[in-house]
Amino acid sequence: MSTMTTIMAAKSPSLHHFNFNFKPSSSRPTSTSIMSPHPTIRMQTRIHRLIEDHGIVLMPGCYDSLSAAILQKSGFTAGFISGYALSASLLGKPDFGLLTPPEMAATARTVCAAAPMIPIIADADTGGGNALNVQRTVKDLIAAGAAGCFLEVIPAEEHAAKIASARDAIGDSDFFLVARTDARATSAKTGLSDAISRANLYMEAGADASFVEAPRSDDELKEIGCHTKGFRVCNMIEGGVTPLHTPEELKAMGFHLIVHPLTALYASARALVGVLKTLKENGTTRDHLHKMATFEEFNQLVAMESWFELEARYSNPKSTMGIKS
Ligand SMILES: C[C@@](O)(CC(=O)O)C(=O)O
Ligand SMILES: [Mg+2]
Repeated sequence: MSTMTTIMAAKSPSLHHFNFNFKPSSSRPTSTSIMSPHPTIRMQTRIHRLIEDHGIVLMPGCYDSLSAAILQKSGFTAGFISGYALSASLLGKPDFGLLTPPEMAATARTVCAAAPMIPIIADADTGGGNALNVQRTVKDLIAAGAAGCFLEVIPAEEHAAKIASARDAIGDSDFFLVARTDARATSAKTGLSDAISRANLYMEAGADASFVEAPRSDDELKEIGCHTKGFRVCNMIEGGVTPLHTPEELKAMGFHLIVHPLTALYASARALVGVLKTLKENGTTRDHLHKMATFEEFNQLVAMESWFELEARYSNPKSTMGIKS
């Protein structure tokens, strides 16, 4: 099973907080007029430019500033803040919709500051409530420096309205909107065609790319590549139902953005379990050192040298004023 598709059905807050007893004003937009006013000519975002330059973009997941800094240092051109990974690292809990949009926005702020050279897309899950909450979520992520978000909702019309609402909130900001559908998981027979129709509906509503979650085979990947409009995201989860592929293979199947949301999380979890087991059993790490970063390696990861230089610069006030001592 995909890690997430079974969970999603349980975590789709809809418009149920809306008070239907409230008498609609004639000036309030109706559900059909909600869909219209996003501009047809859109801003070329950093993500659009990466796709244009490289054809396909590989985005590993991160979940804090250190993992984001390592991701940037490893040479990737974009990154993704995984809701699953952040729920694990921030809350120590599984991805059951417990993580809130402000927690994601706060992480986005520190992650984007730690990896300032590359665009970072955030997982906005369902957007945090109704279409108006979605606007707040999107604006908070833009203010945090995020380069885009993934948005997913189960009822198709509600999702389309949220996409249109997010598009309006984006305005001319450099922000790439990905609409996700988990419909593939609902039925082996009609799930894929339903997911493809939804993806196309969300593209019409104003998404920059669609993300059909959990295709089960190369044939399904190719079908998505052939029948969905616009840019396409593919999710590569180690241990998930979708076969793992290289960027070249996925590009040939019609994809543009690849997310590896859990790679760093699963690798670091295994590393932590291993070293702490060793320490518990042996009372020392002396036989485990080859599996750990050295002091020097770690200093490089956090750019220690540049901080020493900065410190030295301000500890000698004359040097900041260009005066030779
Ligand atoms: C991408 C994802 O939503 C995981 C998933 O559901 O496949 C994440 O949070 O990383
Ligand atoms: Mg998620």
